[in-house]
Formats: sequence, C-alpha cells, structure tokens
Amino acid sequence: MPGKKVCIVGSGNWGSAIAKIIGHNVKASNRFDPMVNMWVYEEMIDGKKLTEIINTEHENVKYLPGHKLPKNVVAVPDITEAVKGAKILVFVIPHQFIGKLCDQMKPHIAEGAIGISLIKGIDEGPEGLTLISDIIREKLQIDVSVLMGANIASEVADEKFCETTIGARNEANGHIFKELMQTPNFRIAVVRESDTVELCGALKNIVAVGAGFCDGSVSSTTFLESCGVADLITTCYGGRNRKVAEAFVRTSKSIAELEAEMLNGQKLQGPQTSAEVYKILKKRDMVNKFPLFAAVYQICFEGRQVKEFITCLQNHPEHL
Ligand SMILES: NC(=O)c1ccc[n+]([C@@H]2O[C@H](COP(=O)([O-])OP(=O)(O)OC[C@H]3O[C@@H](n4cnc5c(N)ncnc54)[C@H](O)[C@@H]3O)[C@@H](O)[C@H]2O)c1
Ligand SMILES: O=P(O)(O)OC[C@H](O)CO
Repeated sequence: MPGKKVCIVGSGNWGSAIAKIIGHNVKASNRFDPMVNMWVYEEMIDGKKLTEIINTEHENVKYLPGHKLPKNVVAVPDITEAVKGAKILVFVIPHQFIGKLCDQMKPHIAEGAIGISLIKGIDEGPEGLTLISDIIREKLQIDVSVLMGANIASEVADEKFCETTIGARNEANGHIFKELMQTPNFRIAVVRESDTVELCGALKNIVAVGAGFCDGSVSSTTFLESCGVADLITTCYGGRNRKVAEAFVRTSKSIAELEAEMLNGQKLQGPQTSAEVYKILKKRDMVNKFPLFAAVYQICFEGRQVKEFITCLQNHPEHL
C-alpha cells in the first residue's frame, strides 16, 4: 500500500520548524509518502517568490532563517494544489486565517483524510467560544487532533530538547501524528482530552501578554502535560507575545505597530485571543471573574494604563 501523503498547511515560524521534522520523519517510515507538500502564503522577497526560494535554497529565509528544510518538503503556493491527494493535513497558520482557508480547501479534501491543528487560538462562535479544531472539523468533516506544547519554533528547529502534547479524540490517529512528528529531542505525549489541550494553547497567549506587562469536568492532570503549565512558563519567558508586550510598555507604539516592526511578518496570537475571549466574557456577563484576561484586552485595545495592571489582581473576585 502506498504511504499517506502529508500536506503542511502553513509555513511561518512554527510551520517551517515542524516541516523540518516532518520532512525527515516521512523518509524513515513507510506509513507516509516520502514527498511532503507545504502550503505557503505567497509573498515576494527581494523580487523572488518565497516558494521559489524555498524550493531552490530549501530554506524559509523570511520565517525560519538559518535552517535548511529537507529537500522532500515542496513549497506550493496554491492551496487546492497543495492538499490534492493528501490524507494527512497539518494545520499551522495564525488562527485568524483558518476559516477562509478551510473554505478554499473543502472541495479538494481526499476521502478519509485526517487533520491535526498546531494553531494556538480560539474564535468566537454563536454560542460562545469556538475551538479552531472545531472550525476545521465542521468545515472539512474530518477527524482533527491537536498538538500544543512548550515549544518555541526556533528552539525546536535547533533540536533543543522539549516536550509537547497531542490531544486526540481518536487515539489511533493521535499515534499516527506522533510517528509523524516525534524526534529524540521533540517528545510527544498523547492524551484523549483534545479540547483541554487546545484551550491551554490558546489561553496561555493572553497570560503571556500580561507577563510582558510586568475548571470543571476536565482532568487537572492534562494541565501538567507540556501544553499546560510548562507552555505558560515558556511563552511568558521566551515567546513573541511577551516580547512585544514588553516593548509596548517601553515605547508609546500600538501592538499592531510593534508586531509589524518587530516580527517581520510573524503574527501575535495573544492580543487577538484576548479580544475574542473578552467579547465572550462580556456576552456572558463574566468579565469580573477573569480580571487578568480583561485587563490584558483593555490595555491592548482600550487605552487602559499598564500601571493599572496589578489592580486587576488586587480586585480578583476571590479576594473581595
Ligand atoms: N512560532 C512559535 O514558536 C510557535 C510555537 C507553537 C505554536 N505556534 C502557533 O502556530 C501558529 C502559526 O504560527 P507560526 O509561528 O507558524 O506563524 P508566524 O507568525 O511565524 O507567521 C505568519 C504566517 O502567516 C502567513 N500569512 C500572512 N498573511 C496570511 C493570510 N492572509 N492568510 C494565510 N496566511 C497568512 C505568513 O505567510 C506566515 O507564514 C500560531 O497559532 C502560533 O500560536 C507558534
Ligand atoms: O512566541 P509566542 O508567544 O507566540 O509563543 C510561542 C509558543 O506558543 C510557545 O509554546
């Protein structure tokens, strides 16, 4: 039986780091087709198409400079072309672009395809919060797992040791993704609580913004996986969300200006996730119960002073 074709949907900082791993791993297993498609949002770099640069120099010079990608990773600018025949879809784009992209992919999804989302973010749905994996499930009608962890793309590309968590409703699929992405220095645990894993990945981005400025039916053990507390600490010390938030305090520039200036096209997920969560909290009259999330949003978008940040903790409902 031929191996399953893999398509990586996205090619930013994390997308390129994971492409480096996937490109190597598919060659070592007959479960997968040895050629991998990587969908690239096309852009011009010094008069040359980014896809052409990747396919000739085997390096994503804009989003992961200094790292060679395996030659079997082929950059494809057309999403319909990229997903053709792919049985394994790895979603790794900033969350704000997922809906539109799924709509473009929908008519071209191979029968029996499965997906995994590496995207940290949430969306606002008619009934409150919508997970990014739910958007993919609903639009494409495929099984979707998630992968979230304490993983800074450049460190993973440098082959520094770190762990990560796959949340898979279908455990067998979770193990296929583990085979696709695990390496000696990128260790993967598979758990069933996919939604908890994904929420950890999304909400830590808001806390990371806060760090720059200065419950229920789920099993709490999931928070002890890489996607939980470990990712929170990692992102608060070393991530882009905290770096930009720190610069926000030191300059009088807006988050949008700083993102454009400091990240060379990379996208922050924390401020936007704080706005999405704030809208949901407001609709449900729950803003007071989440003072940290609310304060991050208000500082990012409503002109609230950073020096008032600590007030949000002083006024935490548990202390009143
Ligand atoms: N970078 C990390 O260290 C890291 C680690 C773990 C998880 N993540 C998560 O991975 C996801 C993707 O992040 P990333 O770091 O790979 O991306 P990135 O922020 O480095 O890059 C932005 C990407 O978005 C693309 N893009 C720009 N405009 C677009 C459009 N209109 N439509 C579609 N794509 C467009 C760009 O071409 C680029 O590939 C995010 O949810 C992020 O939170 C990132
Ligand atoms: O650089 P950040 O803040 O987007 O965080 C990157 C990763 O999510 C950390 O695990």
